[in-house]
Amino acid sequence: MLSERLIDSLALAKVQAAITDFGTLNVLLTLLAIAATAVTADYAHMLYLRSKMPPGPFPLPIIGNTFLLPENKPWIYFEELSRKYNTPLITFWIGRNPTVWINDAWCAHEIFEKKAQVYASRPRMVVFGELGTGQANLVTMRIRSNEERDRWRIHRKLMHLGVGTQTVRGYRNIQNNESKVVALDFLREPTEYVKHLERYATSVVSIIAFGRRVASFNDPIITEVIALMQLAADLNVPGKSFPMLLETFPILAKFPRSMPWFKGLGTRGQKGGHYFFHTLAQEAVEHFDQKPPSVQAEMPTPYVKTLFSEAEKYNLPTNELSGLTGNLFGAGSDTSSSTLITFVLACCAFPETVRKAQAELDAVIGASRSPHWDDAPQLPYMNAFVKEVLRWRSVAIIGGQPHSPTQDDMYNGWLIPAGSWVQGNVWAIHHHEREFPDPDRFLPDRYLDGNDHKRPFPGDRGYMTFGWGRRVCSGQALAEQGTWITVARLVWAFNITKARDPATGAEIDVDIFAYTNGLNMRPLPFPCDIKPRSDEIRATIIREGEQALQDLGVHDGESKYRMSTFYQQQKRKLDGEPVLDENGNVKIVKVK
Ligand code: HEM
Repeated sequence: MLSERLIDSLALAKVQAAITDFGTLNVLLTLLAIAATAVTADYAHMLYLRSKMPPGPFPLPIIGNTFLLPENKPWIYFEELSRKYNTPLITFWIGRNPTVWINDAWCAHEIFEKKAQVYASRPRMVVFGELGTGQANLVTMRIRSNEERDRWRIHRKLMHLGVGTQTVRGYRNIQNNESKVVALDFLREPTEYVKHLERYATSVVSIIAFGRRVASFNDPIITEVIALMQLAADLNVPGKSFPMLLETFPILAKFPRSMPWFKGLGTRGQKGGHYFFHTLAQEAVEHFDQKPPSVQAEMPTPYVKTLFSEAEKYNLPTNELSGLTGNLFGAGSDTSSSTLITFVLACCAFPETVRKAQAELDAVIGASRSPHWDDAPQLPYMNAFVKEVLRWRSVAIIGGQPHSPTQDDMYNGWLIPAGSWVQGNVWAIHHHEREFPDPDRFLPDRYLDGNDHKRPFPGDRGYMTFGWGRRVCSGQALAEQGTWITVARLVWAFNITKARDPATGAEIDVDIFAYTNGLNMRPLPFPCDIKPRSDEIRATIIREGEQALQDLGVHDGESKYRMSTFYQQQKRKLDGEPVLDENGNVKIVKVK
């Protein structure tokens, strides 16, 4: 140590002496010349890449096109650029980073699906990846070597064990019962519809992952996890704000956290080796093991228990285990509840489609029971309705995380360099007049076979809401299954309409464009009227809802951990925690 310091001091002294000999002005001029050469070389490289890559606005040195970014919803701007350049994909320079935006379904299919192997990686992401969970979490995992590819495959496989297409059929009872409870909650407290939907989505993934039901919308796990996800989603939207500087100059991430460019990052990357979801998982396994065998037999084995039993085989360290379990909450609760809030908005704005769906439900189901998945083959309009909910205002509006090619790739003669950010602009894809004429209109007919409004679309689902290729959403089957049952049940049960002004009785209009700005978007708060469709339906909602509460009782339980205090208890110094304000926006508050 001492010898190192001595050498450092000698070196410093030599540099000082050299500066004195050479003259301060000369040193400054030399430094300036070196900097100018570096910037020129870097800019020449940018322009060279620009000449090969898909078209886009002309970048400036260092800052690229960042100054052109709008304050809000850049996906709309990228859609406009695609129209302006008349190309399915464009290049937009965020600082020195060329990002490719795919604005067309067929192009997305060609690139992400047909070349899935090449586009299976994520790019280097400083804010969301390296300052977050990085290589320990499937969502941000990069593939730069065979070892990384093997590790990523193990994580996909382990997610599949929990929420794969076959496995999720075993969760139907949970989703069915929880959605019956949503109907009961809508009946009893209709103005709190957002909170009921958040409770539903969080409870489903909590039961699956931890075997614990979330019984109240005041359970902190809901507000904390959803707030955290919304913060993460906000950070992930390309913008001019400080944290995005880190993507251009990753070296800035090495500076102390007090530097201004960390503003707005909350406590990302400062967890000091303590993992909330891992602790929650250990607690859940203990709780499950303490239950009598007769109760255990009534529950699906909590996913965390499966993971712990696989941990040794796959050499799973604490942080990876934490990531895998946390993903169910992180990736599954805000997305699923936001989709259902969009459904409520669609009901208010397009009542004629709800009436059609209700006519079909009345003919097939009647009022003495609510719909079930087994009814789906007899409910073509309802099936189309749910698909349109997923298309109309897709929650993951820029397709979640960017993909990245593991080698240089060519599309239509344009270069997409290895390692670049390639993002599917789901907004533009689902707004293309060619596939979805009059795209802002909520129109289930688009998904009805033989209907005039139906257009060709790549793939068999008719939407790209869950991403693509090897990185397609791991929870897609669970989310589609849950969205179907909840939407079908609520359409069957209620008239969900625009609220009326209590003074004048006039309808209060809803704005179908009033959405949040995060990468997971949801409607801004709006009032609506929720009333059961008949007395008989009301009685069925109550009967089924109360039975569901009884059946779900086996999952009741308390956790002694709270995310907002967890890291405090681990004696880490944190600046604050993200919470939602009254408008549903994320703000950071001091933890007492
Ligand atoms: C409506 C609900 C949901 C939507 C719209 C949605 C959408 C997405 C999208 C667009 C991606 C990125 C795909 C890509 O990169 O191409 C993604 C990834 C992911 N989702 Fe979902 N998701 C939903 C629900 C869920 C649920 C319920 C879970 C878990 C139970 C989940 C777990 C994941 C995971 C683990 C990934 C990362 C996959 C990877 O990087 O390999 N999602 N999701």
